Amino acid sequence: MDLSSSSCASLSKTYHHHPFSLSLLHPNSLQLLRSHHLPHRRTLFLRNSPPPLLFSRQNNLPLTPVRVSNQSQNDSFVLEDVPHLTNFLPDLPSYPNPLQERQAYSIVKNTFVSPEDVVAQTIVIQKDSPRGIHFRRAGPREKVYFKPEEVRACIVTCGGLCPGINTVIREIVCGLKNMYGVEDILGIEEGYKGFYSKNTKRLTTKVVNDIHKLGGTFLRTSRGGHDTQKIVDNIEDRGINQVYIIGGDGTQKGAALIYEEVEKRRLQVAVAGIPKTIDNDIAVIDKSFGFDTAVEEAQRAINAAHVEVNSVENGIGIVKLMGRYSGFIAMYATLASRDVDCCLIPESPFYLEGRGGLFEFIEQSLKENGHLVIVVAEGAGQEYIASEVHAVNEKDASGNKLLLDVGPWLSHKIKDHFTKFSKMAVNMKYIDPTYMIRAIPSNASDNIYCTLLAHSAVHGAMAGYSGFTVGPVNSRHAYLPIARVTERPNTVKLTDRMWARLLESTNQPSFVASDQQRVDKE
Ligand SMILES: Nc1ncnc2c1ncn2[C@@H]1O[C@H](COP(=O)(O)OP(=O)(O)O)[C@@H](O)[C@H]1O
Ligand SMILES: O=P(O)(O)OC[C@H]1O[C@](O)(COP(=O)(O)O)[C@@H](O)[C@@H]1O
Ligand SMILES: [Mg+2]
Repeated sequence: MDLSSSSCASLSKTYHHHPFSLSLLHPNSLQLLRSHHLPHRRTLFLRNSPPPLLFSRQNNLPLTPVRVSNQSQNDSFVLEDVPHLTNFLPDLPSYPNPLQERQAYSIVKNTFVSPEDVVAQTIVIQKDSPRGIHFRRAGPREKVYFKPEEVRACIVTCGGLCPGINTVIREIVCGLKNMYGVEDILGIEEGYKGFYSKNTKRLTTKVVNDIHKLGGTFLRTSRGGHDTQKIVDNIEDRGINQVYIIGGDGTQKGAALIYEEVEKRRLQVAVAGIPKTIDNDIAVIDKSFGFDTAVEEAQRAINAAHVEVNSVENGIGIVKLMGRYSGFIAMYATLASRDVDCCLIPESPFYLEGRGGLFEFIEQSLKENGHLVIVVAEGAGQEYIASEVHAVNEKDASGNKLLLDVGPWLSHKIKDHFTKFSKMAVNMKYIDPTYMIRAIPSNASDNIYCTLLAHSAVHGAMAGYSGFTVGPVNSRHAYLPIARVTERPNTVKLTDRMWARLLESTNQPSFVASDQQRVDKE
């Protein structure tokens, strides 16, 4: 490890203006370590007070934790921090948070979140395990870095639809107005490209009052069209100083680029991401908003399939649900329904013919029960289909691969098999509720979840954080480095108990040879 006192001094200066860092980073207690494995990353290792704090960060950019070998395991503590405007605008003045004057908050015991509050990423630990990764707890701070009357905020929604987007929009507007007295709020229409190709829409509490009862996005959305320079030019030209960006992994990557440019230009602009995706494929956070609503709506399609196949001879119901790379909707809808006999997801490759294959399972189920219901996620079996059809590699405007349609392919294969190779005449009922499960308003619990997300984003932006995203980690809302939620998608882990619960409830084949299972486990 390479120790450098000059870098140490400059780092302690950089952190001096940071409210959280002030209380923890004392220049005398710092040792700057350079990791052998990540030479470009700087790691701060503190020894001032027990328990010592391990803290890694690459300037203001999101970071990867680095483990220090000379540290006793159970002392190590990693904070994956988010950038703050004072990192590059050290003289930025702060003001008392106006929230303390609000009547609604006057009886709250702790109006403000302590700057030292953190949320642990792993809560199930053993006595001797390391303390592990933590994130900054979301919530209102004692000091804000914006005067409410000087805030000009904007909201943009990008990517596919998801139940609850309108609730998030509504609650950002109402949160800014009611908690902080901010009135100047603009809606950017039709996603990122709206920054430079559309007029803005004035958002007031009155305008957004009823939008949470509607599906879709009040601001409309789009894929593609992310041009960082044009977007930040527009932010500057319009005098916007808070940007709320609602969208999935692609959108959050775009938000990180916007923040980088804001920092490069040294603009006092808070960039806050609110993660959105129906697929629940965003890493770190407990789950994405709208997911529960979608799973609930999927029950209606599964129920219809079950009613249909239960009423005929050898009925096979197939329900196709969303889930590009992650089978969460299919898995949870299956587990919730109990009427599903087989669930196919992208993470678990399946095969049709031979021992342990889908055809064998279908035949057995028809003989035993007279009907069956299959739920298939849209991303399931893509390689299988591609090996059989001449597929052109197409992408959408955002660069997402366009999927081959597994639903009709599977229906056709099953029908064909039973017509040609079995004496059973099957009765196929295919249901594709794809857009129906995401084009609806959010349910009650998603509405509350959306409110917390929106308020966390507002508190974070007012407190001067920028280039962060929000979300619940082990049920507590936290500020997360954007790269942490975009570096890899969240997928169903076949080795987790939840998938085992599903296999047990459907009794379907696992499509994995037992020696492979053993290797995966090891
Ligand atoms: N790697 C990226 N860098 C910058 N912008 C991106 C990136 N990926 C996607 N975007 C932009 O984010 C927006 C939404 O992305 P998309 O993948 O369609 O949906 P989602 O955000 O839900 O994943 C689009 O405007 C797209 O141009
Ligand atoms: O047809 P569209 O609108 O492009 O959306 C389809 C895709 O959107 C998704 O719901 C995911 O969307 P996001 O990338 O916006 O999260 C996928 O499940 C689906 O493949
Ligand atoms: Mg996406």
